Amino acid sequence: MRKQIVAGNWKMNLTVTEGQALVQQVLEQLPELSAQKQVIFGTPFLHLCQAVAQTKDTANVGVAAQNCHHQASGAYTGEIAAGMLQAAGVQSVIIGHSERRMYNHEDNALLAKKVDAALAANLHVIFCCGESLDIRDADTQNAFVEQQLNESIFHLSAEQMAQVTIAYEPIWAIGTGRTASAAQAQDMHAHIRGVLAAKYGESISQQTSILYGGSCKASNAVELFSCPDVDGGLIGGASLLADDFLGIIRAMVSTR
Ligand SMILES: O=C[C@H](O)COP(=O)(O)O
Repeated sequence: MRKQIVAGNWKMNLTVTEGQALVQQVLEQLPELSAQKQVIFGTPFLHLCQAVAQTKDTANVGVAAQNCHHQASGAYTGEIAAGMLQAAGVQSVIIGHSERRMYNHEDNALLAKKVDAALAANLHVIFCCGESLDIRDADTQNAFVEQQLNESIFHLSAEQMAQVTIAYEPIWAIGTGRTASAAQAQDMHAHIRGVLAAKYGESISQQTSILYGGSCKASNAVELFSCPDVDGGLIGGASLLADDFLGIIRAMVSTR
């Protein structure tokens, strides 16, 4: 059975001291996680070493960066390479978040290079995809998401795909309080799984975790995570308070 994952994405929030306290509170009240359930803290770069030190002795809990550069090293002032993350004990990196696509002009071709850089450094990739409201209103979201996957991750080998988690995040649901309905999430996740099956075969398709992101909170997480193709969530705002995040983690533990 594929993994269920609840990954927090703190975005550009919290000081290191605040982040340290949040991780501590979550770990203190963390429910028991079976090997098929995973919790990830996606922190700003500055927090990563602290979060790695705090979580290193807790099974099935890991740390993700929110970005990495597409080159392994070089004269790229202000950037962080995937190898640096790996050497610091970080296990995963979020690539292709819609906020980076929008504010940092990251397109599918650049994201493909970032995915390659992350996998070359033995990082697990949480690859984000998802459509804008215009695309949803035009009912072309399936083709749009399929193109994102095609152009950024479908050059990978089957072996590499085993190191990728997909996060479907409809842009119109991010930070808006307007969650995709469980049916909308399930429809898209089933579509993504179908596309994966066509490209990589049934086994890889069934093994790949597909997370939902966009105004997911404790009150709707059980319904979302009960969908057969929704394998957890990538959580923004509700990952910033221990009680909210723990509520979503409990939802994961209570489903499947
Ligand atoms: O990466 C997380 C997503 O952007 C969701 O953010 P949100 O939970 O604040 O809507």
